[in-house]
Amino acid sequence: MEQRERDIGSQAERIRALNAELRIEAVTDKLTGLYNARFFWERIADCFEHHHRSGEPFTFAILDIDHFKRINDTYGHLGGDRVLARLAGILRADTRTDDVLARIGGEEFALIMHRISPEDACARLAQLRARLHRDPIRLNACTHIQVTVSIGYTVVGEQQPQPQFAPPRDPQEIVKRADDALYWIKANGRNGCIAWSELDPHYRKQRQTLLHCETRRSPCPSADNRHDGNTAHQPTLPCLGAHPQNPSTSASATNSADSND
Ligand SMILES: Nc1nc2c(ncn2[C@@H]2O[C@H](COP(=O)(O)OP(=O)(O)OP(=O)(O)O)[C@@H](O)[C@H]2O)c(=O)[nH]1
Repeated sequence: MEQRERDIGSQAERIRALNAELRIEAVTDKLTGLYNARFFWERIADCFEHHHRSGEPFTFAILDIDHFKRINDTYGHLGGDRVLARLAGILRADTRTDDVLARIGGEEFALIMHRISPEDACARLAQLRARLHRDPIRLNACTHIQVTVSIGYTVVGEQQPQPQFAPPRDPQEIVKRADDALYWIKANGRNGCIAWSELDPHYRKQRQTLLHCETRRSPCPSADNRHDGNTAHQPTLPCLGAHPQNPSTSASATNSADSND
């Protein structure tokens, strides 16, 4: 009888360990080892709920590698994969225990920062962008690539007197705000970092109309058709660590600079 109980106990233990392994696998991005998009959406929903209950602010950022297609075109898909993994390592080294870092798209990373003031979050993101710009990523023994990122972010719960800064209604709106900021940086030279609250209100309105039209056209717009190329009402670039540069110099390699497009 005792032996039977021990067997059942160790089987239950094995099942628990297996379940834990499966759970880790289900929330992990295989290429980078970071959390995946599925986990990210669970957590941003949790953060949104928590913020509603506690009033604690948090910062959400999207980081997107600039001209990543050129890296793939120049170094092949495997080279691109290596850059993604190395960049993930750099981002991970920079995260605190409270942070949630995930890969949410091909070359797109999400960072949720808790228990950090908006000013500190902003400074951290600006430093991160600057460090990536400064330090080339090692692809192999003789190739180092300068990779730049664009960062859009939003502070949830920041005190803002202006009516246009109404609190986000759901997690999707939080992500959309950071994405709007990212889109702005992408359209204004890349290699920069900007908060949604700093976008010109006219630009935000224009984006909303644009997205609304796109949603009606297609329920799932691709990254390409999100870009309308219309820069007529874009604001001037604010400070916040933004260092616009000629896009053609981004994502260039220190030992073989030119890309194919
Ligand atoms: N190596 C590799 N490439 C990927 C992966 N997922 C997506 N991509 C590639 O990432 C590239 C993204 O290209 P775009 O969306 O045009 O973006 P971009 O070239 O970074 O341009 P901007 O974002 O506008 O600066 C595409 O070529 C995809 O094929 C992946 O897991 N590995």
